[in-house]
Amino acid sequence: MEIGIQGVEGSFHNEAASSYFVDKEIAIQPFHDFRSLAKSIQAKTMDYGVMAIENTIAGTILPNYALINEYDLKITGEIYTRIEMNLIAHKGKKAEDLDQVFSHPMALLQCADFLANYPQIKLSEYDDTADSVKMIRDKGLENAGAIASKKAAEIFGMDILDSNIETNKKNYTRFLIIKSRMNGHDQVPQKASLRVITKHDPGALADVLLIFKLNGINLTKIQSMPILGKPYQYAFNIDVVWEDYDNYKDALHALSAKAELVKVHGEYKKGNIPTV
Ligand SMILES: O=C(O)C(=O)C[C@]1(C(=O)O)C=C[C@@H](O)C=C1
Repeated sequence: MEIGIQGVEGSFHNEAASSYFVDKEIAIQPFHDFRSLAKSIQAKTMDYGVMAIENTIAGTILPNYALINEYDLKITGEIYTRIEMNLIAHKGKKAEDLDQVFSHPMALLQCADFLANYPQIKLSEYDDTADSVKMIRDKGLENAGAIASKKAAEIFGMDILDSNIETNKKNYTRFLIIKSRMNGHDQVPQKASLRVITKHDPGALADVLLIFKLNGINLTKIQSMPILGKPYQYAFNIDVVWEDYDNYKDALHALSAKAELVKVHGEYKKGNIPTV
């Protein structure tokens, strides 16, 4: 199976893809950015894609919600991984020697507190964490550093100057497994990702939430997103979990009658949230 990811070997997407498809034979295809990954999934060039959607320090990757909607991607699963960040540079360097640090924007955000100790360092966004390590190595940027995984430092033969530099140790990223169409269910799904547009009436969102409450459905996330071409109007991306799939089906039925739009992006097996 071909799995598209954003990033090269040593990136966190690579790790998430390898862990999720651990018992499958896979070939991982790197993409430079999330849009080209989304396009390729829609065009069915890849069997699956893996796409980060939120991090417990840096927050939600809002543009990825927009891409899921724009390319009408289906969500077939999720995986949560612990993210450990390291400051990486050429051998013999210390953090005090660096004048620039490259990494993925989400990684820079996760290390903001650490980086604030080095005001002389210019922060520069790069495609992905591991590729930023490769880039400073290949270009011989002696006074530059990169933020990435331990594995990325090993792969590209660079030094780790400081490890676990994320602002909080409970640093997890949730990745979605995406596809161009829904898979048939080989087991009863436990979670769904929906896009809901309510009527523009007083209490319309409360009515939607009441449907979930009355059917014993638990929300794990609600994210408002602007509707393109309708300034100051919003769609809600809602993730829900349940004990009984029939309750979810009933809620979905009631929701379709109440809301202006209900789109199911995916019904899938809930990922395990790591505790360390
Ligand atoms: O650059 C990487 O290594 C990635 O896999 C990207 C990414 C992200 O998109 O959030 C993945 C996990 C971490 O939160 C940091 C960066």
